[in-house]
Amino acid sequence: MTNEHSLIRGARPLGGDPSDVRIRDGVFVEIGADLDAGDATVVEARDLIALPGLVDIHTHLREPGREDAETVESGTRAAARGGYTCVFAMANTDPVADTAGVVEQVWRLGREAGHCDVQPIGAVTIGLEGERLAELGAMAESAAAVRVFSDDGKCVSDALLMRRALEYVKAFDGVVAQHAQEPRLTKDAQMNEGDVSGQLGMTGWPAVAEEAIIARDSLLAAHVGSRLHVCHLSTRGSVELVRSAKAKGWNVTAEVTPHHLLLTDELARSYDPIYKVNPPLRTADDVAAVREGLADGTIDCVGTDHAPHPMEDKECEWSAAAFGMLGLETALSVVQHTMVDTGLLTWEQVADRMSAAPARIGRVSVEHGRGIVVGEPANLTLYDPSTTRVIDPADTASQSRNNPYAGLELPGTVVETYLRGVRTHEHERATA
Ligand SMILES: NC(=O)N[C@@H](CC(=O)O)C(=O)O
Ligand SMILES: [Zn+2]
Ligand SMILES: [Zn+2]
Repeated sequence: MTNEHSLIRGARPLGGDPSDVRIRDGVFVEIGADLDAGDATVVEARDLIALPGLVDIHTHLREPGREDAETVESGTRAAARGGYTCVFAMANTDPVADTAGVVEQVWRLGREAGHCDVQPIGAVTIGLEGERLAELGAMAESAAAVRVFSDDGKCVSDALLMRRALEYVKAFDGVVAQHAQEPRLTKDAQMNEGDVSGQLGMTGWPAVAEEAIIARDSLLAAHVGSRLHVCHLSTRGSVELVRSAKAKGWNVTAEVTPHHLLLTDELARSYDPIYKVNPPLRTADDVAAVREGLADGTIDCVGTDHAPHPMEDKECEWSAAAFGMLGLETALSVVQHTMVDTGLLTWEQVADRMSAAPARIGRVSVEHGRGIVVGEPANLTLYDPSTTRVIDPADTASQSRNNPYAGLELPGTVVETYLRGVRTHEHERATA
């Protein structure tokens, strides 16, 4: 499997002229013009962009426990289709990934499936209950080598526990990824608090519920000299808080989801729970702010928050529906549409925000996020930005269909994905 020899012809490597890329034994071995094919499998890639394999810092794979919604196998196949070669799997499974045993199980399932690397995230507290710290050290020392810890889905709202977690992860250069949501300010909340929630009579979710936790945790991280990562940041005020934390030199990083780069709370007027998500879709002004934040580097990376849910948890009235939407197979298209086609990011910067930065934050930089560089593992995504497609929720590898972009026209196609030189996804190409 590893002694394969491929020659990618004429792709646009970032920041340079189109060239050929030779992959042998799972590694990039040569980059240059008109390379000799020899016994290589030749891949015609003219007009395609060669991106380093994408890394998702925030994926819900649902296994163990909710295999009806997603499995490690189906979720990682969706990831490969989206151009990803590594995903960080969130801990809110059943059982919760709060022990070395569970994180090793998820890690092993990822290896067995072989579609993309799975880097398990460990829970911060036992059972995500927010009361006692989980065995962070044991998860860090396990075969899964956990470096990211999160109670995502829930906020670590107890300030003392959050402080302890931040202190604890320093021992192994870990990071606490916080789902920033002050629970007392969001009790029964259904959507963003603002004009639209007022008109619809739905309980609102104020921006301050997110911002208060980000402010508190940035201060805590600075106080104990640790690393904080903010999950799915969604408001203008949150961007400003992270910007000022970075200006002070604090170790605070942040992600934004594709859906918060594109969709707004106006969609709640449809009462279609496909648009129900945590944190909620915000206003057009917030969308503008998170785009600016991702462009100027205040927001370090894109995290999909791919959150599969079975039909029955979405096809019901809004208040009863589950929070969350799919993201892996549409992320690159949404980023092209919102950030590249608008002139806010170059493709080099997309490679940073969707590969290098998340790999660095999650500390997997040896295998992932190092770019298309001779000597590095051949993790590669070939992307055609010139196509458009109307999004069809049935066209997916995911077990779920909760796709908020259904019927929307979006640009781009992930043509092929390679993990250590092995092709993990191939889009059917019209024969020229
Ligand atoms: N984003 C969501 O709306 N839902 C996530 C949990 C989370 O990311 O907070 C889920 O697990 O379904
Ligand atoms: Zn969350
Ligand atoms: Zn999540």
